[in-house]
Amino acid sequence: MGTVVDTANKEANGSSLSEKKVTVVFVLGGPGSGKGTQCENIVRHFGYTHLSAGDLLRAEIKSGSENGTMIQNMIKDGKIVPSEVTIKLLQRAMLESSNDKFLIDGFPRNEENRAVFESVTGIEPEFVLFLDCPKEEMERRLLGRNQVRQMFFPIEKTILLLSSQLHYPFLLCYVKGREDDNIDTIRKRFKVYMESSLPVIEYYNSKGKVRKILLCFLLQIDAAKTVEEVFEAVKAVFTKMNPVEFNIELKRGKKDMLPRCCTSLGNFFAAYYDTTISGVFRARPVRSHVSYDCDRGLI
Ligand SMILES: Nc1ncnc2c1ncn2[C@@H]1O[C@H](COP(=O)(O)OP(=O)(O)OP(=O)(O)O)[C@@H](O)[C@H]1O
Ligand SMILES: O=c1ccn([C@@H]2O[C@H](COP(=O)(O)O)[C@@H](O)[C@H]2O)c(=O)[nH]1
Repeated sequence: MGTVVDTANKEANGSSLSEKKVTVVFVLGGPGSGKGTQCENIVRHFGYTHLSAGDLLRAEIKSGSENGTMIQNMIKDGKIVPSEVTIKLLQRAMLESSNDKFLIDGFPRNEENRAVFESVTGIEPEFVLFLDCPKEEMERRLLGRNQVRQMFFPIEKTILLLSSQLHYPFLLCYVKGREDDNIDTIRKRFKVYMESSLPVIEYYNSKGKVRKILLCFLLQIDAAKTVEEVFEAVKAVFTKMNPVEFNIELKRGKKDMLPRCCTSLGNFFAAYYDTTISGVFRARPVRSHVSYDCDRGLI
């Protein structure tokens, strides 16, 4: 007998995800690190479809589904919704889309999410985009997110005024924005992120799949990067996504030779290398038209 997720895999249009070859990039980072904001930019520039696991869960609540109340309670408490529920929603969204490139934002949230997703769908991410942001900055952003809604959306602003001037506090429920953007739930979300989500990033890091973007300038106070500055770094990751990656064996076995070797190969290689494999270094071509003949340890 098939599981719930197996069924979801088949039901959207009679086909399954294993038949539809898809490229998946996981976009991970703490609550409020700017995942959704950067995903919008990636969609515009690189033609991906953005699937926010949180948005799919919120839509499921609104749809009146039988799982709605359970999901709502989990979100209110900052807890992780059971894997089969979230994976089913993600699978359905991928099958219903005509696109084959997906940014999965805010998932996997824990090791179980990751393992079940990989085994059920047979999909491994191309890479993981990790937005690394200090906690204080994330907290500021999350607390600011609802205020921005209230200040700039005219209908919400009017309701806010009415609620205070006419003493109709119940109207406030229309302008609250995300229910989990309050300090109590934010703290719970941070705890879950540290304890359950960071290990997923560490797992993919051990497989060389993490592309980390630092969201603050180092050694500077109040130095959060703007959306545009962050996107410059994100763009570089996506632009370099496709080049062939290959190993260059340094015959003399000295890692400090690599930048010079790269230069001697015509500046075709970024000075990026992976010293985890002794004596073997990985280099990425900077230009897409570079010939790959030198992929055989010629140095
Ligand atoms: N680089 C930035 N500088 C300042 N504010 C930002 C930046 N990036 C995003 N924001 C703002 O921070 C808030 C959170 O951003 P966003 O919703 O993209 O984060 P998220 O990681 O998707 O959040 P969540 O984990 O809650 O889904 C938003 O109000 C957004 O406008
Ligand atoms: O894979 C997921 C994604 C989200 N959740 C729950 O939703 C909220 C909000 O998520 P955002 O990514 O911030 O939109 C999160 O705190 C979890 O409660 C989930 O369970 N699984």
